Amino acid sequence: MKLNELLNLLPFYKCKNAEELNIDIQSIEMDSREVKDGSLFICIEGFTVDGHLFAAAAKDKGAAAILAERDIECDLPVIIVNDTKRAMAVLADAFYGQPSQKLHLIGITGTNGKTTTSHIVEQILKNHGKKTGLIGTMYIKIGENVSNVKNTTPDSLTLQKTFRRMLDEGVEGAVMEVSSHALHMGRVYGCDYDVAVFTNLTQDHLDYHKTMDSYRQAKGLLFSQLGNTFYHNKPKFAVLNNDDPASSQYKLMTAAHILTYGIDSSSDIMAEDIKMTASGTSFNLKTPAGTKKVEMKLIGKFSVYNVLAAAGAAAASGIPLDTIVEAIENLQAVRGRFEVVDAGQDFTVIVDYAHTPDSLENVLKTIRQFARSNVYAVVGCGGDRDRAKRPVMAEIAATYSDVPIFTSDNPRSENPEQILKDMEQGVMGKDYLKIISREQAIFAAIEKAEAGDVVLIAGKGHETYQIIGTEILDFDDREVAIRAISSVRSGGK
Ligand SMILES: CC(=O)N[C@H]1[C@@H](OP(=O)(O)OP(=O)(O)OC[C@H]2O[C@@H](n3ccc(=O)[nH]c3=O)[C@H](O)[C@@H]2O)O[C@H](CO)[C@@H](O)[C@@H]1O[C@H](C)C(=O)N[C@@H](C)C(=O)N[C@H](CCC(=O)O)C(=O)O
Ligand SMILES: Nc1ncnc2c1ncn2[C@@H]1O[C@H](COP(=O)(O)OP(=O)(O)OP(=O)(O)O)[C@@H](O)[C@H]1O
Ligand SMILES: N[C@H](CCC[C@H](N)C(=O)O)C(=O)O
Ligand SMILES: [Mg+2]
Repeated sequence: MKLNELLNLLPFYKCKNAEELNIDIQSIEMDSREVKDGSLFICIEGFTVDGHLFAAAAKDKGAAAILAERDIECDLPVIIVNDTKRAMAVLADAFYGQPSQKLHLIGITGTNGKTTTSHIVEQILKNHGKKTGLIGTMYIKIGENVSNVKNTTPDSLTLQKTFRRMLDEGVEGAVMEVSSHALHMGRVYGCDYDVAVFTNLTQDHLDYHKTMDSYRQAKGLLFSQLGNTFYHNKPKFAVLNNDDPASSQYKLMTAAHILTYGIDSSSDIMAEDIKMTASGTSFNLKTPAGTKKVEMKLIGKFSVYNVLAAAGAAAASGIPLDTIVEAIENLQAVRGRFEVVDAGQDFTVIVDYAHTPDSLENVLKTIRQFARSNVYAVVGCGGDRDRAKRPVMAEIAATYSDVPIFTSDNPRSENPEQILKDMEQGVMGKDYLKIISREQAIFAAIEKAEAGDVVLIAGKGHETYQIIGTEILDFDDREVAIRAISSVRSGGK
């Protein structure tokens, strides 16, 4: 694509070192290390370093032009705009041929349940005979091919490139998690969602958003940016959780059609007559297209919400109720979400990604409903993340378990001792154990557990690493739990 064709999309810019911009652009890059001959290199001022410092390196690697926010020393054509992140979203969308307009695109936001709900939507789309794409915390998945990711929602360049790949590989329906960080940093500017889903809003990420109000607003951008016109060639839908107070604001923020779901409040899509056992849940799924009985393996009220959100997204996508229910009844569990580790022991071990107060409370309450005996909770909090949630999570663990064991999650650059001290502020005067090493904490819980007990290992779910300082060490809660169980069996208890 020619540089001047791309720049036509940016009405205001300054240019130096070039009379005419009839230059072939072979790729767009935001990382100098990825630059090739003919790349347009975009300088992004990051949280760690300033991308403007890499313009010279980009030139050495063959860049054809530079897009920057200020004048820089470089004899390549330099285009200067006010906001390179926003310009990158516009240019990437054009460079890859507006792929999001051609996909049926479903975006899911909310504090908890995005990964789970996106996998349920993926399975419904597949059951409807569509080739699917999925973007989220665990991976990018095109059909059955999986690639690793750094972020839940990638930067706009990676995102548009991924949409293009999906289209080229025949994907018809794509579902993605849209994090509040991504909305706030403009990673999804210009994405043409057809359906936007809201799961729930509870405390998390106050390190970044500072207040719950600004966190709520950031999530609202998904709805305010959704088909902001009454005349669009495809109808747009906001699928909102009527039991969550934030939905009333999101209804006001969007011009899209609204489809609500809920358990407690009257909604378009509802679960009625919910019956839960330790091995599954049944309910009547009420939708605008009729009511149908569902029997599924997932348990917990939170799981019913995720299924309702997914059913809403599917209904808004025109998928018949029978196809939706069939997919829900055959759902495969999502890795690290209420995952039962069974190595033949006589107590239950559950690995779950609960890393927020609300998710921890939901999971422990669900376990409590069915536990016949003691509940152990191995819980930690991530470093370089919301500090305010630490005492709250500790208090929840102490309230809803019999034996809370506080340990490290991913300490990252923080001192693990300090993270545990922050947690302890929430449990003054209560009984708990504190074991910094996550491996030792898991071993301790499993060594103590007796027949009929439940051990919850919370916070890291599918993760196969632990970040301590700058080191990324191999660590998998499930694998450590299995080792602990066999050590107990071979007489380690
Ligand atoms: C705080 C934050 O969001 N940081 C994101 C940001 O990194 P950064 O600003 O530190 O980037 P940087 O290292 O300063 O680099 C600035 C620029 O210089 C360029 N560079 C850098 C080095 C070099 O040699 N050459 C070069 O050109 C970089 O490519 C970049 O363009 O831009 C990167 C690329 O897009 C992101 O991967 C990174 O996410 C980090 C890994 C992260 O942890 N983010 C979290 C907070 C996050 O976004 N989480 C949400 C999920 C939250 C949820 O649970 O809901 C998510 O969507 O992932
Ligand atoms: N609807 C829900 N409401 C509350 N808690 C939930 C819900 N769904 C899942 N959870 C809990 O939250 C944990 C994380 O779920 P999931 O990974 O689906 O959320 P997420 O929104 O993708 O999280 P992240 O922001 O880290 O990507 C689960 O392991 C479970 O404990
Ligand atoms: N997307 C979340 C994941 C947290 C997972 C937990 N294990 C941690 O490291 O805090 C975050 O980055 O805040
Ligand atoms: Mg997720």
